[in-house]
Amino acid sequence: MKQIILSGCNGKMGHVISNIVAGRDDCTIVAGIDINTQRHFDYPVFAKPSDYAGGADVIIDFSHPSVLTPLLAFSKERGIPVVLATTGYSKAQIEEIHAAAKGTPVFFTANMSLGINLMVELAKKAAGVLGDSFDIEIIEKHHNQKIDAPSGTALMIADAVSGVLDEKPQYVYDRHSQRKKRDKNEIGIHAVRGGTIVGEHDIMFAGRDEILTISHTAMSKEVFASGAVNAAVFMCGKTAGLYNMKDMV
Ligand SMILES: NC(=O)C1=CN([C@@H]2O[C@H](COP(=O)(O)OP(=O)(O)OC[C@H]3O[C@@H](n4cnc5c(N)ncnc54)[C@H](O)[C@@H]3O)[C@@H](O)[C@H]2O)C=CC1
Ligand SMILES: O=C(O)C1=N[C@H](C(=O)O)C[C@H](O)C1
Repeated sequence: MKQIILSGCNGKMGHVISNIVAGRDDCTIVAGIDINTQRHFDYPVFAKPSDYAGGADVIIDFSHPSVLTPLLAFSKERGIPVVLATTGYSKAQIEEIHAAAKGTPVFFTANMSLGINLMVELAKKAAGVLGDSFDIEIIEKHHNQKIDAPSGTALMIADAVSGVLDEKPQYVYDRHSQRKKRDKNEIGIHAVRGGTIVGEHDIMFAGRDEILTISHTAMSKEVFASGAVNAAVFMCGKTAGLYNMKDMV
């Protein structure tokens, strides 16, 4: 039975994960971490990682970028692998994650669904074929409670596509702030927020008289939660390094 520490346990994803783990027989949550220390499940909740003195096999984090530094320090000090699912990290924080992974096992992805990870591969393939002559735009839609924009997934898709283009593209987020025609060497990234939309991502390749769109729709938060729990079980006992969905599937 793998023992999990759940960071962000009192958030939306924290609750979905707690319910999923309760129904599994290969893992259990031994502690939660959240600035809101209310107890909703049968594990204790601590305000910060260092307040928990017990052991565990793995940490899952769906919280806030401000938790990153203490969480990575806790993971390294206690020798516990960490699954980072939080989004909205700064460039410096992404570098911090890469540096930390040299000393502790870190699983990091902006999207825990299998479909999105296949979408990234399909988008890379499409960009390799169409990237020189088609315009690339990414549109993401999420619920009205989401803090960060654009989504971590939109940025992950953009970064993957950039890697296969001959020229490094410029990301354009605020098209309304400029009065000029679109440059060839751009990826437009657009965020929509409303209601309870779980998560939708489209990448559009617009050419002369034809458009190819690759779309993914998440229908429930369980998709991400199951992926994160599977990643956590996968990470138990791993050596230091940076892992992602490709390593797991
Ligand atoms: N990688 C993936 O597949 C997915 C990633 N996410 C990301 O996970 C994160 C959480 O999402 P939700 O659960 O929807 O958000 P939420 O706002 O419902 O939950 C966040 C939780 O973190 C806690 N928290 C905030 N600051 C904290 C701090 N300094 N110390 C300790 N706890 C703190 C809050 O009290 C809250 O309970 C977001 O960054 C979101 O984008 C969400 C879904 C899927
Ligand atoms: O905040 C969310 O809900 C989600 N966030 C992730 C992101 O920013 O990409 C993944 C998913 O789409 C849900």
